[in-house]
Amino acid sequence: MSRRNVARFWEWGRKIICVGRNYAEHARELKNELPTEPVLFLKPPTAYVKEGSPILVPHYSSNLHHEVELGVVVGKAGRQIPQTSAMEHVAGYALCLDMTARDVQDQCKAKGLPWTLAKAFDTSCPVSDFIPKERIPDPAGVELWLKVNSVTRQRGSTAHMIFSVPFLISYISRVMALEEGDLILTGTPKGVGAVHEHDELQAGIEGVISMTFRVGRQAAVHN
Ligand SMILES: O=C(O)/C=C/C(=O)CC(=O)C(=O)O
Ligand SMILES: [Mg+2]
Repeated sequence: MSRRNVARFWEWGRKIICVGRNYAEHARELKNELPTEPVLFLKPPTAYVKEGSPILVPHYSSNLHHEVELGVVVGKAGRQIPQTSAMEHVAGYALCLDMTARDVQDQCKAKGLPWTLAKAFDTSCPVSDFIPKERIPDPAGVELWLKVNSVTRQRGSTAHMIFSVPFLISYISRVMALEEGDLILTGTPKGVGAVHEHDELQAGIEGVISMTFRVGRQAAVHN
């Protein structure tokens, strides 16, 4: 482990690799076919936001969605990692939100364009504090939940992931090198929906951690 503290992974400026459509019921609720391979996209480190700062609706969106996800924090670099040793590369976990400008994503999909505007804007990746690996003995046995203004919107178990955490680590490391401090977002269960300015989001991993965020709005841009 390096002298930098991976428990503050969001300060490292490393990759945020996101997996999409990894839960069948979520793929179906957005009318997508089930993937035969993981769907990957990236967020920049400027997407991170921590409790105490607001999630900002991008100035070009009027339909920002919440997606609660289990994040995997990489603790050991690697390329072409076999599934059998994939968990040796995990330092720990984080509770994450993959905030998504759904209206913009729908436009990108219709035009066959990448999802960058919809997924990679500043504050699109709210994260909890670091959760040491020992606190989650099995990443396939985690219950995720999310409430908006105290009303439950999402509740789902990571047991229902299509592609497991070891499979995802192995698959991603055959596309790009994994580095210490990288974060992998593993996809969202069903129940995604809109949030608006002034809403309060609470999310949790049952029995492990919870976090609260307020929603604000980016100032409109005038050229
Ligand atoms: O294909 C779509 O319409 C939307 C897909 C996503 O936003 C994928 C995810 O980010 C996810 O499943 O967590
Ligand atoms: Mg997602």
